[in-house]
This record gives sequence, structure tokens and C-alpha cells, in this order.
Amino acid sequence: WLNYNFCVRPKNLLVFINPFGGKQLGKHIYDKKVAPLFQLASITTEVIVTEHANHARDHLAEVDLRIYDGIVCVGGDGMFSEVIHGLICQTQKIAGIDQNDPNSKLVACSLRIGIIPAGSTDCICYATVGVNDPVTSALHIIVGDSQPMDVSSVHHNNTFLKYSVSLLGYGFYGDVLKDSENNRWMGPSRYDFSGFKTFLSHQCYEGTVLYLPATETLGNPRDESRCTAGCYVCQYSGKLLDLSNNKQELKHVAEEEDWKVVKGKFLAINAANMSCACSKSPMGLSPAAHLADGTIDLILVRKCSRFNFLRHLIRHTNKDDQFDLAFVEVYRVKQFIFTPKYSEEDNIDIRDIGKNLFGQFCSDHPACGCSQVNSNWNCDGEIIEHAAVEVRYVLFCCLELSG
Ligand SMILES: Nc1ncnc2c1ncn2[C@@H]1O[C@H](COP(=O)(O)OP(=O)(O)OP(=O)(O)O)[C@@H](O)[C@H]1O
Repeated sequence: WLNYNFCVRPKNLLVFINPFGGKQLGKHIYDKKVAPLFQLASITTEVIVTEHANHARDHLAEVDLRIYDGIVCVGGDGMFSEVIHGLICQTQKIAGIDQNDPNSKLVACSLRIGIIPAGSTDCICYATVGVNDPVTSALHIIVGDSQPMDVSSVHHNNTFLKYSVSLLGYGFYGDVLKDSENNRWMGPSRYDFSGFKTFLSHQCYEGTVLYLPATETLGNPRDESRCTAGCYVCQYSGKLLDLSNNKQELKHVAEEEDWKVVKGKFLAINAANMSCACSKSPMGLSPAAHLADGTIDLILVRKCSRFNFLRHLIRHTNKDDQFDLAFVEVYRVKQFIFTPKYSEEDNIDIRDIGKNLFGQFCSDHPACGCSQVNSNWNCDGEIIEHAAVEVRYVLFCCLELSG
């Protein structure tokens, strides 16, 4: 559907290469595998090898984007996140939109973003293309394929924090990321190491989740069918929401609906905008999530034994239903608000997982229970230090070239 409008071969691309993403092969992959293909296709490029974190984001916030047909990032999910922030923020700035107001109606941005996978997880590329192969992505970019994607905004106390396109994770995935940042020198294996440490710590966090169910969508997180190119659920949502303006009207309709409340102790709170498939989890955290249906799959993993949590995690890696467990709930939502039990002002410090490595002795003891400090959110691989957040689908379709 959107492809008819946007299936235009790009002629001039702005390329950002993160030389330090994943196995630090970004520049090599681009020079050897991608640049020759772009040259053959007569695509001109301006290539920027990033010199520091947020280089791409800051450059995009200033540069005149009208001369480009698209932006390409060579790196992982963190690089894609930088690029999407630069692009969305510049578009809102030009349109005079206040991003701190969660109710602001964002303006869609016209440029498409392509990913050449060269990161550690490459979840966004994997979930959209089905494989993280630089040549496949380059060919999609060359022929002008496109894929709309849902974007969610994350706010804290009416302050804009970040946009998310793949996974927002509190508890387990927040803690894994926090710990893994200290071990970047390990390369992609840092996630295995920190994952193991975090699993042993078995921390759960108390709080309240308020969510607004997505009632107007055709799909359900427990569906057998998967979102692919031309997906009828996304097409239906696209037509229903009329891609931009009418979506906002529907949001107001939805706001009149009932908010639901879930209180408890959680090992993980995950919000998936897409399946979040990657090589370690080929079906993803929410296998039936849609790329562009205007919803978020909210997955709540309540406090359970370490053995049961392991069963849930193992199901991420195989075809067994990870939601078919008594301590796991999943809802398809338009919006949610999380409030931790312990206010952030009282929060002593972001916890050090290392100190809690043997937390099992405490958490299994009836007198102990949950951590009295908060976790942090993992937002597409970037840390959000606030625990209390308001997350909503922001009706914003940013198009990927590699779809
Ligand atoms: N030149 C640079 N020096 C240091 N950090 C950089 C540089 N360029 C980009 N970054 C930052 O590096 C972080 C990680 O990059 P990237 O996502 O490409 O790799 P990754 O973390 O290994 O992969 P993934 O996100 O898929 O797990 C990003 O948050 C980005 O802001």
C-alpha cells in the first residue's frame, strides 16, 4: 500500500557508519559489500564515519535534509535509534511541535531510513528484513523498497525522553543492558555474560501498570500469523487510521475507553513495537507483533521461581509459546504508564547488579521480596534512567528502506 507511494529508487543518500558497533566491522562491511553495489546502481553518497556517540543524531538535527533521498546507517539498533531521533526531532522542530507534550500530534517525516546491519543484535533489521545480511539490505535500499514502522514516544513527567521502534524493557532487559554497558570491551558476547548475571540476580520490581487496550486492531498478540510485507492487519490499521490525521482522532476516541490497571511484582515488563526477532530469538519477544498497526505488545512477567523464569526465557529461543505460562500476561495496547512502587526521589542509586549476584538468597526468603530500588528501561538498546514512564504509540510512520 505505502510502497506504491514510496517505492522510488534513491539517487542520493547520506550514510552514517559507526566504526565501533558490533564487531567493529562497520566500515569494512560498507566499503567491501555495500559501496560497490551503490556505485553500480549509480547512487551518489555522502559518507560520514561517526567520531563519537550521537554524532549522527546531532548532524541530522542541523543538516538540510532536502537534498537527500534517504539516510542509511551502518551499525546496530543503537545507530538506527540515533538516526531516527535526529530525523524525527528535526522534523518536529521545523514544524514547531513541542515534543515534551505527550499529546502533541507529531509530523511525519518524509525521508526513509535504511539499515546496513553491523551491530551486535541488529534486531530492527532482522525483524523487518528477516535476516541481518548487509548485501540483502543494500539491495532493498537500491530498489527502493519501503516498510512503515510504528514509533512510540517515552515521556517522564511531561518531559520527552526517547522514541522507541523495537523494545522497551524494564527489569530483566533493563538490567542486562545496564550491566552490559560496563562490559563493552567484550563485544557482542557482553549480552550473554550480563544476561547470565542478571538471571542469577533474579530481581523483581514492584509497581503499577496502567494500560489502554488497542480495541480497534484486527490482531492479537497470541495470533499464529506473522507480520510480513503487505500484512493485512497493518493495511487494515493503515486504512482505518488513514495513516496520519485520522489516527489522532482515533486516539481521542481510545482515550475515552477504559484504562486497565495491573499491580504487582514483576521480573520483566516488556513493550514490543515489533516482534523483536534476532538471531538469538528467531521468533522474537512477541512473535505476532506488527510492524505498523499502531499498537504495542505489553508483556508482563510476574515474580516467579528462577526455574519458571528460565522456562520463559528458553521459549524466546524456540517455537514454544512464551505467553502460555501462568505468570506471563500479554496485552495489545495503544498506551501505558508505569509507576514504580518506590519513588525515584527516594531511590538510592541505580543498582549494581554485581552486588546482587547472589540475590537469590534474599529474594527466595519470605521477608525480602522485591528490590527496593528501581530498575531502568532499556529503550531500543539505550538506557533510560527513569523508572516512571508514559509510553504511547505516536502515529508516526518512519519508513525504512530495507523493508
Ligand atoms: N564513533 C563512535 N564512537 C563511540 N560510540 C559511537 C560512535 N558512533 C556511534 N556510537 C554509539 O554506539 C552505540 C552502539 O552502536 P550500534 O548500535 O551501532 O552497535 P551495537 O550496540 O554493538 O549493536 P546493537 O545496538 O545492535 O546491539 C550507539 O548508541 C551509538 O550512539
